[in-house]
Amino acid sequence: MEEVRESSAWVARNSSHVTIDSSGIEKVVEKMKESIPKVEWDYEGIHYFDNGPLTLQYLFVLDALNFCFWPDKDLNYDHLAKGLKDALLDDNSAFDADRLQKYTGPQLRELLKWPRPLPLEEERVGFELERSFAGKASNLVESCGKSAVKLVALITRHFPGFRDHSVYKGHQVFLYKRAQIFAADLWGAFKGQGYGEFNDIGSITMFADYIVPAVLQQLGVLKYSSTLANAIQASSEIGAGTEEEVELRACTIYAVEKMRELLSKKSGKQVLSVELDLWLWSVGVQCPSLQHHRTLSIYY
Ligand SMILES: Nc1nc2c(c(CN[C@H]3C=C[C@H](O)[C@@H]3O)cn2[C@@H]2O[C@H](COP(=O)(O)O)[C@@H](O)[C@H]2O)c(=O)[nH]1
Repeated sequence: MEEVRESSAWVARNSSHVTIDSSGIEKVVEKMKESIPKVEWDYEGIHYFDNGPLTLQYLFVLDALNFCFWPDKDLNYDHLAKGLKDALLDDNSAFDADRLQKYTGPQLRELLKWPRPLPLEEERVGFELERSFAGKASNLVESCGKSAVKLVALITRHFPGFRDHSVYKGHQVFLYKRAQIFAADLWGAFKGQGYGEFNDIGSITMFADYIVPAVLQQLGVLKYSSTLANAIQASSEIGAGTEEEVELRACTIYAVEKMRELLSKKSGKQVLSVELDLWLWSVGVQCPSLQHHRTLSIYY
């Protein structure tokens, strides 16, 4: 994921609204270095898992839909993960490719047993797995030869909804949140074995969502300009692709990379960005008062 690392670093160097406080990073790392908090994948017990290819189909559908829950204050990621799991337990052909192509927004809502329209509902239907992968997420994964980098490249090439990128001060910035989280979900679900074995899992960066930036700000790692801090505090919407939005996400990626480097150095152990991400995210979702930025986006 060199393009994600490099383009995020460029944003961090040229940033106008968000800064990374290296003393904040030092402090967090100092506290963590003795015992790096290990968060189990599926610690909430909300995901479908059967050790086979249907799990891949489930995770692919999950991460195709893993974005923008906040406009409905009662909706969150757990509803999606658990709703899709229950749908599959009810009917194990619910995610066959021919059916995936035909779901309408209201049908998806019904599948998840959600009583209201989902945010950006029509953006959540009609992706195509059939054409290139005979309808199976397992074919997609098997063709990557245990490389997470290849998997992300393949997904972003074939599925426009996963092409999470922006133009920032004239530069292309690649963030690839959902494509990377799919690789990480496989790795986590299969515990690094079988379908979850990747020789390059260390290449994956954190997944730039709207929870982790808010956690890093609380920890004193990210600092916002007063205008940006006020906008977040007031729950004002921050436009997709604006400087502020790209900086929030890219500086989060860069800051987690810096944390990982320092932590690996101080603890003498190889730390992965995905492990740091899962820990930071789990801290964030357990903090109901967390004020996060609000951007309507299909990417995260
Ligand atoms: N950086 C990062 N962002 C993540 C996740 C996950 C779920 N990962 C699962 C995988 C294994 C574990 O067992 C987790 O359950 C969701 N999100 C993002 O959070 C936001 C939703 O927030 P809220 O509305 O409060 O639920 C939304 O942007 C969503 O895309 C993660 O791991 N890392």
